[in-house]
Amino acid sequence: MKLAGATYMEIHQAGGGINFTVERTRQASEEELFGSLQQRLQCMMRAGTTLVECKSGYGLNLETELKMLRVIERARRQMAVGISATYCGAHSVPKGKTATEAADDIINNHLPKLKELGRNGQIHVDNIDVFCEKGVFDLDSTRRILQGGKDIGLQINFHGDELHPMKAAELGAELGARAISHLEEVSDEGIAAMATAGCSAVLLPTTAYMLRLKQPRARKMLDEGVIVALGSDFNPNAYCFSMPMVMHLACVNMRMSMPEALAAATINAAYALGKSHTHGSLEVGKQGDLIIINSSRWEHLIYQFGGHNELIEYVIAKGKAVYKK
Ligand SMILES: N=CN[C@@H](CCC(=O)O)C(=O)O
Repeated sequence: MKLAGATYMEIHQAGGGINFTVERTRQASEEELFGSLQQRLQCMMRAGTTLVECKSGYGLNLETELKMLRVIERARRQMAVGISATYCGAHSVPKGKTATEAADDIINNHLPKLKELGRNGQIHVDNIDVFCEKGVFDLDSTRRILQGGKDIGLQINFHGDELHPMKAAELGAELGARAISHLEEVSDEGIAAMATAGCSAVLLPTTAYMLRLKQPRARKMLDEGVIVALGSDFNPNAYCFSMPMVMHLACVNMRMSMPEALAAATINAAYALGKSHTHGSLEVGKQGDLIIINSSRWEHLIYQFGGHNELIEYVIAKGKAVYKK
C-alpha cells in the first residue's frame, strides 16, 4: 500500500501499520521478542550505535506493554549497548476504546503499575511517549498522559507535529519535555517555544524519506537555537539500523552540515535522552563510547552512503571493544 502511494494514516486506518504489529506482538512470547531485539541491537552496534532508545508501544494493553518493557529491561541488563527505555502505551488507540478511555486506562492503571515495578527494581523506565496526532491522541489526551508520566518521574519524549500541525511543540515546551520527535509540521511558534524551553527536536530523516513526507525544518530549528538531535526511528515502518545513513540523509535532505549532523547524532541525541553528562562526547568523566574508522577523514562516515560496514573497524562501549570488523 505504501509503495503504491497510500498515506501513513490510510494504512493505519485499514488495520495495517501499528495495529498490525500490535496483534503480532500480543501473540509473541517474551523469548521471541528478546531474540529479535537482541539481533536488531547487534546490527545497530555494528553500525556504530552505543546508546539507543527502545520503546514499548506495540502492546497497548497493560499486559503486553509490560511484556515489552520486561524484554527491554533484559536487554538493558545483558547487552553491551546502553538502553534508555520508553513507555509508549499511547502509541495508538486500542480497538474498542476511545482516545479518552485509553488515556484514562493509562493514567489509572498503566502508570501506577510502572511506578510500582520501578520502585521494586523489576523494570527501569526512563521516558514517556505519546503519538500526538490527528485521529490518534489529541492535544488534551496527550497532555493528561504526559503529565501523568512526569508525575511518576518519567522524562517526556514524545511524537509531535508529524503528519498534521497539532501544537505539540508548544505543549512539549510548556510541560518541560526533554524531547519531541518528528516535527515535520511544527509551527514557527512551536520552534521558538522549544528553543526557549531547551526542549530538543529529534529529527528522523528515514521516516520523511520512506513516507515521502515533507522534511522537518532543521535549518530553521538550528538557526533559532533548538537543540537538534537525529534518530533512526527504527520501527516496522522505517527499517534502518544505521545512524551513518541517517546523518547522510540529514545532510542531503535537511541541509544540515556534516559537523551539525555529527553533533545531532551524538551529544544532542544523548541530551534528548537526558544522558549528555555521561554520553555523546569524549570528555573526562564520561564513559568511553567511540568508534574507530579506517579513513583519513571522519566525514567519510557520512559521505559514503551505506559504506559504514566497510569503514567501521571497532565499536567501543564503556572503553571495551564490543565489535571488531
Ligand atoms: N508515528 C508513529 N510511530 C512510529 C511508527 C510506528 C509504526 O508505524 O509501526 C514512528 O515514530 O515513526
